[in-house]
Amino acid sequence: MTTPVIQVGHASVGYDGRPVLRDVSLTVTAGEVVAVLGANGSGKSTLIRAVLGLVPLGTGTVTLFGVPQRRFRQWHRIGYVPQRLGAGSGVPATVREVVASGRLARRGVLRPPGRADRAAVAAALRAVGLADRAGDPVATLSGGQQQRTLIARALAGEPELLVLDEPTAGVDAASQEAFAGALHDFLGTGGTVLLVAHELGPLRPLISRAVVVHQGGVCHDGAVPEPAGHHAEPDHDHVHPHGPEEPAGLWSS
Ligand SMILES: Nc1ncnc2c1ncn2[C@@H]1O[C@H](COP(=O)(O)OP(=O)(O)OP(=O)(O)O)[C@@H](O)[C@H]1O
Repeated sequence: MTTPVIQVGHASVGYDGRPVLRDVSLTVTAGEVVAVLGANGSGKSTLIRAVLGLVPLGTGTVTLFGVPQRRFRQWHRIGYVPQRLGAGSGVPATVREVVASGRLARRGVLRPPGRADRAAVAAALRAVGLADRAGDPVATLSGGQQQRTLIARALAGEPELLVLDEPTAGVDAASQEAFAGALHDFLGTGGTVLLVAHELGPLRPLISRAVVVHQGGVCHDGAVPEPAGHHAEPDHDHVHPHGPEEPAGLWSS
């Protein structure tokens, strides 16, 4: 059996003594694309931040590539795209510079970028469809293009695991399609993905499993559930009953 890429065991996390995650367990194996779904404030970001060691665990364990998180040192194997900062970050850097910063963990700060670094940056820019904007200041890009820049930065590090917090939230359709294409290519290289999402959109066919967080606990781990909004679609034939186990506002804000 292959070693899981991520293993979370009975994790609890709180902020200032207030519990946010309770007894959460999750395993992600190589090649999977696991979507973390749930209502606003349910603890989705906290879960992925706990996986990455950005918030401390109260109780429980996290293992990355078979190594307990506190002993894990190979962070270059993981690419992380945090939730969007929003417009006006004021960074004057060009798209290429931001993407190239994703190589730092690979090459070390003191060594100048070599051919492999430049090739990885160019490939990442192509993957997200921004090769023609490489020389433009990031601030001149749309929100969706800025988000793609951050995804390209993560891809440039040639990670084995990508962790993305709401990569498509508020992103235009073209950027969502570009991202889905980049993700598809990444999976072709044997990559593994853990992402938080509200709307799956074009990502939906790529998702192998959904984990639904509800009030700090995992209430579903399996097939991707139908979005609540689906019931309102004109072609939706409303024949199935709503079970009591269906968490309210699963996909709604
Ligand atoms: N740094 C923090 N300090 C204190 N409380 C926090 C912090 N980060 C998040 N919280 C709280 O923890 C709870 C879970 O937040 P989290 O961001 O994990 O939820 P989420 O499911 O990702 O929500 P969203 O969909 O809105 O991003 C919320 O009540 C939030 O206010």
